[in-house]
Amino acid sequence: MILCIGEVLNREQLGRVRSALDSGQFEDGRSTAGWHARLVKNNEQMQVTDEAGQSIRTEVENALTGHPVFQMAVRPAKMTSILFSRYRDGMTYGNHVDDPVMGRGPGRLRTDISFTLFLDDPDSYDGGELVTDTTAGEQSYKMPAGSVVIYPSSTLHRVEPVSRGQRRVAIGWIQSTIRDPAQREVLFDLDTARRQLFEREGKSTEFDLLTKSLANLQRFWAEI
Ligand SMILES: O=C(O)CCC(=O)C(=O)O
Ligand SMILES: [Fe+2]
Repeated sequence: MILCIGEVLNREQLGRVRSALDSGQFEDGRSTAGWHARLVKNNEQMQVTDEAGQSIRTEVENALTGHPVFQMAVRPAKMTSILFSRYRDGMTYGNHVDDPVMGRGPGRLRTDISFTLFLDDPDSYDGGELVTDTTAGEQSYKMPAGSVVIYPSSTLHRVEPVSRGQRRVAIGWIQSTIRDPAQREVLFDLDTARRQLFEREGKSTEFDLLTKSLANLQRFWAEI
């Protein structure tokens, strides 16, 4: 399941994030790529060394992990630190698959889900689509600022060259308590249906049964 969620960051939050990025220091993105991804990676990443960088990292992490649809779709066990990437002057990231395991020590995790949170208005730059290559064909994503795309980390994907302006995104990876994407989708659908039922009828008997089934499926499947 590939999911787009709108308005994860509001205008004020986007303003704060962009102004910290405007004055941030960026380095060559190849420093955080695996050996084969390095061959096709050409972007820049912000060095989060000061208070301003830390503060927007926390702000984005809280906005994402606090978002109810993100929680339902992702069911996070662990998440990497947010990275802020920038693409300009023809920068691109060719086809690759993300590393299956990232981080060290207690922060080490299996990457089940990757996400891209768009930070610049799509009209302000040309190119820069995130393209996923699935069995159903290629899908291209260029979302409004503040929206996030989440996709299974098992997906081959790329970022098209940016030929005008700059494309800045917050990216990261998640280990889910539900490892299998198909099982995550079942839980997402059940949870969505249960919430819609609640909106219509309140805490009905049917709502209670759906809630019970949702909880019990998680007892079968959840890794913690
Ligand atoms: O910038 C993006 O949308 C995704 C970048 C990416 O694929 C990566 O950093 O691994
Ligand atoms: Fe990637």
